[in-house]
Amino acid sequence: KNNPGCAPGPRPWPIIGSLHLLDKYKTPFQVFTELSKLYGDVFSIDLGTSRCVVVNNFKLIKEVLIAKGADFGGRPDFIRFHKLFGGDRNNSLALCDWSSLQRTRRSIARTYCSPRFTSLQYDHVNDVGTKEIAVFLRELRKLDLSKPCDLKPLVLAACANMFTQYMCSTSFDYNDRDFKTVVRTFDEIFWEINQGYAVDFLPWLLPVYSRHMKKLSDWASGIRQFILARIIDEHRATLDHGSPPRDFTDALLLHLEEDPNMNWQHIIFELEDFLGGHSAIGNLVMVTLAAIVQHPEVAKRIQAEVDTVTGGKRRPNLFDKAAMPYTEATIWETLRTASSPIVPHVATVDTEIDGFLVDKGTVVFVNNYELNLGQDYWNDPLSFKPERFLSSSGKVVKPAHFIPFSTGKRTCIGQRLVQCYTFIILANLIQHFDIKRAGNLKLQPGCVAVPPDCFQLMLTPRRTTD
Ligand code: HEM
Repeated sequence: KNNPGCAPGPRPWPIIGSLHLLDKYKTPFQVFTELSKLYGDVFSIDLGTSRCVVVNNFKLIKEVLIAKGADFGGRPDFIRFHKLFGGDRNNSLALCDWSSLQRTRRSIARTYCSPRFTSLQYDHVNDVGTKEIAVFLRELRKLDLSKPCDLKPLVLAACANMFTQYMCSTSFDYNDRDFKTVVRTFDEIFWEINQGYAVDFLPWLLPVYSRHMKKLSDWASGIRQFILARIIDEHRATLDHGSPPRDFTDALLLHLEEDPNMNWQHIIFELEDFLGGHSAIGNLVMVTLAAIVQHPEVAKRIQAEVDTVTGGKRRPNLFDKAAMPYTEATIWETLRTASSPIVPHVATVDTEIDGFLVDKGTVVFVNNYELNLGQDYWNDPLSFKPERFLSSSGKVVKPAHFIPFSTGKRTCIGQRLVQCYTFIILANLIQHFDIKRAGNLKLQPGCVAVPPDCFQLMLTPRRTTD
């Protein structure tokens, strides 16, 4: 029964609350939109043992994320999140509660993970990306392209190398066994984090999930061993305390010595977390390709754009992005239609949304699916149309309600890297190949992840100068 003053919502069943309602559509966010028509733009819903509130329109979403961001800085206490981060989700940047430690971790990351357009870091991102693209294209040429190919492992390896080179000044051979395993494990984790499980809301189901939980802990420790042995050890041995940091890894190690609040675990987890970001980009590239093969006219327009900008004589790089608005718009349109969920927030104090009481500990779901695909926000929202992000003068424009990386104090730290590396990979792939589908494209709505073993694609080389 709802407390007076709390937002209305469906009457919960014993034990499971309203969990059974979430199965009605392919994504829980579609269910949230349906329920908001019955109960209003902010409604309460009990999911298992968790008291939750769902916020469904842009005005109220801004109230939660910006105006009252300080009241909603926590994250849900799912057991899976603890297992993935050495037994404590507060080791994770995305899944921890807000704290002064989190403020420090975000600020160390900012210089490296949010490079500004005119900065040296931005040049460096470009340099790393374009060098790795050369390796990636060489690897692609080794494949038998007369048959459908598994592009995902190569895309992920390229993304992983862009990240390790940029953040740790090192990269790996695509056939290095340990590297391949770690890239695959990161991808398994990315898929895992994008799935919802009953045990998140019904923790007493834990014994049923014991093997699954062990798998998560094992994944995490495998990754940690690789990062320690193949990246951090060397950095520690060659760290020059008198010089500016060479990269993000150095910056973290130097910070460890200066800041009594940071310990060794924090450093390793922060590096691990950011390196893991490459999986998000690799998956976004795959989802973008899935959209493009279903809309061949989009690939044609990207090819026309890249051919004009490069004159067909060189590979595109980040400094071509401003002259390739359609390619950039295609990435935004993919982010809109894929509609990756915003990580749930949690109220850290007793507070209110739109005048309704929200108790401390309440999980808050931000219904960004509605912002991305709702009739009230877009014309013809279900169609894939990159040009919706282009102004009449051909510049990229994004409406204020479009927040694929969220907004406010917990906004995505990796969003600039996402825009840079997704652009480089996509522009180069489409420049060099005609890409067609080769069978069923397994895609999950409301999700920017594709399964670790996903669809294959047909790649036909175009006539280019290299
Ligand atoms: C497809 C690409 C990506 C998308 C759509 C995406 C989206 C998001 C969203 C929606 C959030 C939640 C913000 C909130 O709770 O209000 C988030 C958080 C975060 N993202 Fe991303 N992200 C992507 C890639 C990346 C990458 C590549 C990195 C790292 C380099 C990264 C690092 C983070 C971190 C550290 C947080 C947690 C911030 C915090 O809780 O304080 N993300 N992201």
